[in-house]
Amino acid sequence: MTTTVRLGTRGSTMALAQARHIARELESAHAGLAVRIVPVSTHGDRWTGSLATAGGKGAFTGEIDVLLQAGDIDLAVHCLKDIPGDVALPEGVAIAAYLPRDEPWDALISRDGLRLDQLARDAVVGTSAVRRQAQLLRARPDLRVKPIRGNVDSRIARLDAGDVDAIVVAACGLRRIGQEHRISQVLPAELMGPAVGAGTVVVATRTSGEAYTLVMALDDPDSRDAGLAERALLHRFGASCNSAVSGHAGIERDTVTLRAAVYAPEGDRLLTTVVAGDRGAAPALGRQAADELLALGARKLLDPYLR
Ligand SMILES: NCc1[nH]cc(CCC(=O)O)c1CC(=O)O
Repeated sequence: MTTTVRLGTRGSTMALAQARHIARELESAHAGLAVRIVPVSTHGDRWTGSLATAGGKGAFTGEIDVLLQAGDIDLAVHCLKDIPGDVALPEGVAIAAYLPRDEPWDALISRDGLRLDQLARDAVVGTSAVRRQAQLLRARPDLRVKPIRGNVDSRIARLDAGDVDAIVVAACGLRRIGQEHRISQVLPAELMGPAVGAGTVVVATRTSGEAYTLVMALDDPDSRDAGLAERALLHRFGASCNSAVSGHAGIERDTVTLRAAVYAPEGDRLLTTVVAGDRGAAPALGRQAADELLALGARKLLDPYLR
């Protein structure tokens, strides 16, 4: 007997690649299971203006989770990074699996393959992420940052069209769409602290029902604990993926080490902290890191009205 489950995903090349990967993993974990991919166009995908005004946080993931809650689809695949820190999943919906994490680092793609320190004076770098802008300007105050939005393919097209001299995009996102050969430099954490949740794909389902149990087979505990620590940090700030916050949790045996930072958008100030503790207390570690940064004055950097 075949059971069919419907997997909702955004329609971008990267989202579809992730969805196909998860469909394959599920079908090989459960004999007799068929996964049907249902592309969903979200408000965030259709919006062409600035990300800061894209109809609020969670423009990408929230609409899909509502379909999940309503029973129109059975699974939703998200980049953990795209799930806002200040919004809970809808009632009755939860993350059933954190997939093993891919590399969380950002990559520079530049014309002529130049590294960040080789870019011409005043070169124009395309990004709409304040976290990336702040760290670019911190390393290279002479650079000019130009907001560009859209999926990874369209950002590469803007570079190729000569609109910008370089772009910063997630390294794993490039690998997922087979564009890793375009990478000029993978930016190390010291140069570009990664986004909270970067590199982790998660699968959400309704908590009641068959899909939740089926998907739990894909859960990776290291990825889950790192994700819980990083997300708790963002949640404490009430911050979204477009905040100038970086956070990365590493897991070694039973210990989680979380490195976090908050940046002034112009890159002229930053606050950092490192906390470590038992992996059973991952969310508490995230909150602890946030509280340490708040005690150092993070609120002032995060809130444009306070700066
Ligand atoms: N905001 C879009 C987005 N959401 C997740 C990723 C990368 C993939 C991941 O971190 O899982 C990207 C692309 C990018 O930031 O360049």
